[in-house]
Amino acid sequence: MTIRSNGYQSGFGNEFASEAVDGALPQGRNSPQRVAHGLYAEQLSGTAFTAPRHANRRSWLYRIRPAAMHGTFAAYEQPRFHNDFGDGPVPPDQLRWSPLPMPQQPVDFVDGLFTMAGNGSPAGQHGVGIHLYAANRDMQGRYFYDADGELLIVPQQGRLQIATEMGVLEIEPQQIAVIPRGVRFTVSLPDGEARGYVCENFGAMLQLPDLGPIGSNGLANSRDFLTPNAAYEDVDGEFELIAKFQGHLWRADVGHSPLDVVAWHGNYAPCQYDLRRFNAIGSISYDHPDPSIFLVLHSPSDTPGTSNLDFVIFPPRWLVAQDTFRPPWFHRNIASEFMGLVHGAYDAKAEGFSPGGASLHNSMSGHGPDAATFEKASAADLAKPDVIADTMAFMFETRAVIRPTQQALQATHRQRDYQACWAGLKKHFSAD
Ligand SMILES: O=C(O)Cc1cc(O)ccc1O
Ligand SMILES: [Fe+2]
Repeated sequence: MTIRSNGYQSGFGNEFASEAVDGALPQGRNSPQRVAHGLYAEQLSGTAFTAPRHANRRSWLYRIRPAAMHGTFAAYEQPRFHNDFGDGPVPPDQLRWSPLPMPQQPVDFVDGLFTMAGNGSPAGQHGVGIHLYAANRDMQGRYFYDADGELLIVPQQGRLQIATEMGVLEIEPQQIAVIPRGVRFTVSLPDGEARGYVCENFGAMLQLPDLGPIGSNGLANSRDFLTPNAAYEDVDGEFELIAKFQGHLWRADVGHSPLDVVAWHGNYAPCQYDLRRFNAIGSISYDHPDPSIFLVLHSPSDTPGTSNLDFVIFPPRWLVAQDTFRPPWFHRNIASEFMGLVHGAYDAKAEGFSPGGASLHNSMSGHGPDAATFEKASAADLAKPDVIADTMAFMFETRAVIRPTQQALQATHRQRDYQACWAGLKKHFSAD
């Protein structure tokens, strides 16, 4: 890859402006009769033109060739990556998986995607696709965009170099990237192998939550989100453009690198965030609060307060609550919860939930601490704080039921004995 990072601009969803060549960015207008340096002007909109100003997202790109220049699309076979969540019965079982095995053959990021579950659809513009990836090869001479959804990428193993039209993101486990719908990119693996999670958001773009009584700071702070400065490559050759459109993959020839944006401005752009920057807020008196206090980003639905997608993390923190069962309680929720583990151990599960693994607890399916965690926390000395260190779990939580795919249900990495983790919970009741 010839394209190098030119550093970052800070802030979430700001009006950014960046040029990799002096004078490339038009001043005072978006579409001059002739753009400096012989560039083409192109608008990329991520919300309706008429969306209210606070929600309106678009950018102007100044590029060597317009995005329209490529060959005809033909179907591209990658049967493990799709949005076929089925319409048949969904088992209400609690489900859990071990990490997706690394491929035995050379596989790049796009070919390494494996769809686990999802809801809604790209056509309906609501819901999510939940995917894992395991890859051991750079994307070579190929570029990808997803017209169906915004991509929230959560690496678990190995760094990712994501060269996008608008500049380069470099992320490692415990960091995330958000790539807007339609933005073209290619992924390289500086460590040779990589594994992680991708949430494809078909609904409204991810945004920072309001803070309410928390005040003007806390949780994920806007300034910690980094958007790349413009960086481009000017190369001709026989390249491939892979598109995800309406649940399927397509490929077209393209005679030049689509990463040819020399300057851009606007508020529709990729970003990255380090989850270790999250300012966790919790109980300093009693009781374990709802996990909404750990909300990093959310995609709102049409119902106020009820998200299409909540991206929640469980970062290192102190637990000090008194007369309290400190780990997550037993519960059944209206929302559905897909969890992953990036690093360390999760405080509700003593065993079996390993980094790279996943669990799915659908609407109203009972779950909570496993038997070992329950016994330990019930007997814990609350005069001392517990420190939860070296951990990073996360949850993709959705208002709609998350439908596991057939390949996820049938996968060899599925833990078919998951429910046994609660079998050892003893009956302690006595009416005396
Ligand atoms: O199920 C889980 O482990 C996630 C979760 C954590 C928590 O602290 C409270 C509720 C909840 O769903
Ligand atoms: Fe839960």
